[in-house]
Amino acid sequence: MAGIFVFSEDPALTRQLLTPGLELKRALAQPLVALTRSSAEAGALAGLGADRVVLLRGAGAPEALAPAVAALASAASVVLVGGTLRGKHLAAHVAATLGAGLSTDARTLRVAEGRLETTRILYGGLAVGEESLALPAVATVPPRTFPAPAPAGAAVPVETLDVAPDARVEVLSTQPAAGEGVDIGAATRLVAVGRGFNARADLDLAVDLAGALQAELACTRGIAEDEHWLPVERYIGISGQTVKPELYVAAGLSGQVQHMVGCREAKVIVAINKDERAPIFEAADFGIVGDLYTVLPLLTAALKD
Ligand SMILES: Cc1cc2nc3c(=O)[nH]c(=O)nc-3n(C[C@H](O)[C@H](O)[C@H](O)COP(=O)(O)OP(=O)(O)OC[C@H]3O[C@@H](n4cnc5c(N)ncnc54)[C@H](O)[C@@H]3O)c2cc1C
Repeated sequence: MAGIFVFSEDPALTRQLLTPGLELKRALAQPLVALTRSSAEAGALAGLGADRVVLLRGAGAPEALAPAVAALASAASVVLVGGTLRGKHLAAHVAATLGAGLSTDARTLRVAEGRLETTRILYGGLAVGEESLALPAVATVPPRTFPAPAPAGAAVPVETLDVAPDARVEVLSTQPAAGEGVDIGAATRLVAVGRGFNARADLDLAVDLAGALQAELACTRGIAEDEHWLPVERYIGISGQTVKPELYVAAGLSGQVQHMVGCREAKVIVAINKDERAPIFEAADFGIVGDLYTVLPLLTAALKD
């Protein structure tokens, strides 16, 4: 059937995809179909404005669902896929099967004159690229680009489709990834630390501030990958996490573009840096030029008062 299809292996991201999906549904006057592999999520999706919800039931990696997604969406106008690593593999497979163009990391999407037009951030945030694809088109959308839509009307019934596993791949075992399992992306307040800290133990200054703010701790790549002072799931940037918190306190980090691309959409950025020419001050809403070893304890004490 013709329509706009959305899929992600990440349930939260599937809900977010419904927001641009609903816009495209209005523009194209075609049904919106949500595909999910989460039975818990299928019910929630059914009440968010989709015309059909299909639960794909099958074992194996999410990308093994690509043939099933491509078959369901064989007459689609637009397929939106959550822009995770696995989602991008799946999107490429679906686009190749449909003979469709693929736009990755779309930040905005609209249909004009029978084409899908998207914008995406290029060169670590230094430029915005525009892409125009003939329909049918496939696009991946990064996590947290859109909020999930509000509940809309009566829930549609959930259909179930059993998907045969990929016979070429045998899953021998699965284990939880090592790490803290912290979801930085869900935090509304973050205190981010950079190489301005001289020693791992000094991060306690940021931990104290984060405690006073009820914030999570985040960091630059060097702190996670070079120093190994914090786990990699806490680093922000082009090769790390993308976040959209209400508050981003950046302490002792320079604000290089590769970092800022991951936090540029924070509502309020507060920077603490001893170098008044540090690039972070160009992005900051509030800046304190000063030594973090002096400023952080003062801020923490003031917040605790
Ligand atoms: C392909 C590529 C991908 C990358 N991806 C990422 C990424 O995803 N995320 C990321 O973070 N980086 C990434 N980087 C690295 C990035 O370019 C920067 O090098 C990095 O973000 C800088 O980290 P930093 O701010 O901690 O350190 P620095 O740039 O060294 O900055 C330290 C800052 O601390 C300040 N400072 C020092 N002492 C004090 C003090 N006592 N009080 C207050 N301020 C002080 C200094 O003035 C300086 O501004 C990438 C680089 C490349 C090439």
